[in-house]
Amino acid sequence: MHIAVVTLFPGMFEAVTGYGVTGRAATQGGLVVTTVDPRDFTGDRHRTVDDRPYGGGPGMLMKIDPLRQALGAAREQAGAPARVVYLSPQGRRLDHGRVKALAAEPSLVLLAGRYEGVDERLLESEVDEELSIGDYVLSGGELPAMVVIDAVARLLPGTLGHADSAAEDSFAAGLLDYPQYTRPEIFEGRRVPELLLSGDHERVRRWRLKQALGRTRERRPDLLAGRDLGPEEEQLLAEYCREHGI
Ligand SMILES: O=C(NCc1ccc(CNCc2ncc[nH]2)cc1)c1csc2nc[nH]c(=O)c12
Repeated sequence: MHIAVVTLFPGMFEAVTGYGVTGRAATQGGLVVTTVDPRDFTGDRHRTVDDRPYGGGPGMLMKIDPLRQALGAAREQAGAPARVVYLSPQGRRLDHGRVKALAAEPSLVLLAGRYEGVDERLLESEVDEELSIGDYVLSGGELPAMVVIDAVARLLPGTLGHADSAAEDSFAAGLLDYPQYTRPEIFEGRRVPELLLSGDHERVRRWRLKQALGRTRERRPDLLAGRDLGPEEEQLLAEYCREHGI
């Protein structure tokens, strides 16, 4: 997949293209991430990319024309047909469903805003959807764009070593992770649950499922609301709740 990002800070994207599984996906070709800087499409000596908002008020907006030209260049880089996503506090919340939908697109153009945002008319004419990564205020759309790139990259074939780990990933299954342990067996007087050392894989599977269900109930009951529990899951959750007094 080709993801072209329109951003005033192209250097920030080294964080996804240069490291970890996204970096490997970028070098192995499963994922191509390119950037387009609107400043390269300005016509004045100061390479101005911002302007004052009509109606007054604090802050500046991104100028339309450099963005429009940068979006055109990004579409060319990504290859048609590219879905254009504007990262914005006014967008729909990003969740696993949206990530899966974006990972199925042939290519993406991500518009990362700065300042107070973008002229509404440019959004109407160029943008397919707006996405937020949560209800907190950031300084721009670049980190949200990198969150999208990372989450999408993990779903692309060949990005993760054993592809099933993406499917097994707890959020994919709609549950929080169970507790995880590795050496040493005793850490500051705390032992690893015996059953994990037993080699009894069926018992380990059930324990992990029970922990995932119980912890989800305790910490993120909203995730359980949208999930039909099977008979085994109902029983394991009931056991967990009994044992934990919830
Ligand atoms: O571009 C982003 N943030 C920069 C930013 C933060 C606050 C404001 C609002 N400025 C006042 C105002 N109100 C009404 C009009 N203008 C504008 C831009 C961003 C992209 S996705 C995302 N997801 C979670 N959080 C985020 O901040 C983001």
